[in-house]
Amino acid sequence: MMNKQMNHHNHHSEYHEMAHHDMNHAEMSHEGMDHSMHMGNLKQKFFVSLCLAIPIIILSPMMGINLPFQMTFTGSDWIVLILATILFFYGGMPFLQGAKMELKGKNPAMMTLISLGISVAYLYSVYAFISNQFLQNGHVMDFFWELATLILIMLLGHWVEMNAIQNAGNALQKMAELLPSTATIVNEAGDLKIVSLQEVQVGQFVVVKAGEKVPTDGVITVGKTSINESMVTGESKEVSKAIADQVIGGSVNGSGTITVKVTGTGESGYLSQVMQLVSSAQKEKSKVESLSDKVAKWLFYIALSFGIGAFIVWLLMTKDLNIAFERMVTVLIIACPHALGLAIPLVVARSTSLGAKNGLLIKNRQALEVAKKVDTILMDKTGTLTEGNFSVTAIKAFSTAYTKEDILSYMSALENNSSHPLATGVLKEQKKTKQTIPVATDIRNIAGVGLEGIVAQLQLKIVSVSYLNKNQLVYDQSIFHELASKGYTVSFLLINGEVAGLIAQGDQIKPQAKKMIQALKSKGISPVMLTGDNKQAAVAVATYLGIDAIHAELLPEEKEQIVRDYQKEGKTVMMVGDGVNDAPSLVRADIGIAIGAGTDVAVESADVILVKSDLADILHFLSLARNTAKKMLQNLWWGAGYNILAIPLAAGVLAFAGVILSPAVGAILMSFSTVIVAINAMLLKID
Ligand SMILES: Nc1ncnc2c1ncn2[C@@H]1O[C@H](COP(=O)(O)OP(=O)(O)OP(=O)(O)O)[C@@H](O)[C@H]1O
Ligand SMILES: [Cu+]
Ligand SMILES: [Mg+2]
Repeated sequence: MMNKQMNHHNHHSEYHEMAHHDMNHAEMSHEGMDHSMHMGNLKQKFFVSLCLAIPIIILSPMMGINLPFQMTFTGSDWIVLILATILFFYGGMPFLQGAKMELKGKNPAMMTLISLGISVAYLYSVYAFISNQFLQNGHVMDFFWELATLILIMLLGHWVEMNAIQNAGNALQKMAELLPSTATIVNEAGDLKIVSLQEVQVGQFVVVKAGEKVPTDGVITVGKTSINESMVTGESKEVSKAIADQVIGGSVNGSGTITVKVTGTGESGYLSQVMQLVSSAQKEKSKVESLSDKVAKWLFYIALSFGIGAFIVWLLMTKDLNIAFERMVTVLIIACPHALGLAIPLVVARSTSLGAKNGLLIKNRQALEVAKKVDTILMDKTGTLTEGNFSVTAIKAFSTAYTKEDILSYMSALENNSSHPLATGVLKEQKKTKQTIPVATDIRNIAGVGLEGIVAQLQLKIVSVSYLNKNQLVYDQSIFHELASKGYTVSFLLINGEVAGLIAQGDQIKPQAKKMIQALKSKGISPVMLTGDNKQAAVAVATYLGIDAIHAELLPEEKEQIVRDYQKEGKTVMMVGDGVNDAPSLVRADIGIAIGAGTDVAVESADVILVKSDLADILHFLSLARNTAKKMLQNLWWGAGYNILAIPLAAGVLAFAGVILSPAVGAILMSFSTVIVAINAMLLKID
């Protein structure tokens, strides 16, 4: 629903209001419903419904059994009818609307099942009321008690689940605080200064490098780029932007470096966090149908066919419309998802909070359900298996026209505009020389290759070795192989199209990496390395870690293609990455996992974020997911499985043997399973 609203209100002044609003309000989309669905304020709905439900529960018997605290008096039937009617329309509305959406999409699921339950309970009870009050044909049992508790428990379940998602979102915000929450401002003289977001003022100019998050709302004054505004507008495609175009704080800059004149500040930073939070919650439903919805759909069809079947058979057998009607209603009431409605939300709530405590931010809870099928883990090298903390090990100049110092200085001029780990290494080296960095213009990021720009009227390009090979550019092979075989990453500098020099950089393998690879292998998950780096450097790292499958010198789209290739082979793929070049494959993979310290683009694209950037947390995630899936399955059995027996019995399948499930026994089964489901969810652990 945020999606829709954001499209309507495209002025940042209105963002502010919404941002505050939505943190407190329960307007979250729920799985099983269209994004544009309003759940309304669930917390408020729950408490108002509680006040309506208590008198109903006291004044009307549960499926005909009188509980000790219950009572009736003349006219109490009328009170129950009035309260129940208000409750049905007020408390039941989110579910009825949800069902409408599901049926429109020809995909009945949880909302439809709940709506069927409450509608049948309500309509039949009204019929019972009329019959008991005005027609003299014996007492007809009503289901007002069931109606009230069903609505209450469903509201509670959805509120709990929504809270779980919001808490995960808060953790996302916290994590975003750990990430650089700064902006680079630039003055008239062209000096760059990094300041915290709060210090940025309207009218100032900020530089946004490729892959960075746009810090504020503003207008582009220099450069052109493509920008992904999906977290703000919900439109998940890149939009090209050039001078005079508006950018929105919180969107993610694509491949160009731009300068932006700030038009909105302060809360736009906060706002972007909220937007991400909401959008990630919304993204949830997109991938696979959740287990609970599948069960709900089945239960819906089964209940409906058994209900109608029972009606027809009993009508033919007894020729008594009343008996046939009562059988049908009993079936539909017994199938009601009292426990099912809590079974999954409680597990999700427990699981996401456990995850957050252990440094796992689960943005898409489908990841928990899919994890047990994972048999292939694709891992990026730089920044994921290695620290991405480069230091320069060699600088070479290939002709006498330029010195090593020139190579370093020219490269720094470009790297000053990049957020790639390799850029940081070059700039560290440049700093030692105490020389000022020349100014570069027209900078463009070439994903998976490097970047280009103009410095002192020279056309400069920093590229990888595969770029040289692809374009048949001549370079000193022996120097390259000597450096690469040591595991170094080598970046070449082209000046006006000629290979002028190179810089080699070394990185350290993360200490936890080797153990994690072993653990994954012992779980039967095959590790594969995907890297944009050169083959030799990749082999060096992979051999040390014990990874047999390597794909090197990949462009971002090739990484994504490899994910698809594995999927085509029938593999379930988990992808772990940190860079801009990993983003497409993170989205494509069955589960995308981003390193928390990685680029914003990667973090946005992932289903799970390792907040502490600790690789061991991949194993924790798998363990949490396995236990969560187990709990979900158990809870589905406790919450819905008993219907396998209860529904046929309620339909009267064993009537010939004198066995008819009385509604009272059905009610006891139902409450019992609700309690079990709740306790079971709380017992979830990571081991
Ligand atoms: N900013 C940059 N500075 C220098 N070289 C770069 C830069 N960006 C890319 N390159 C070159 O392009 C290659 C591929 O870069 P890419 O970002 O796709 O992968 P990577 O970060 O090296 O490795 P991985 O895919 O394992 O993270 C690098 O190895 C490097 O040679
Ligand atoms: Cu129920
Ligand atoms: Mg990387």
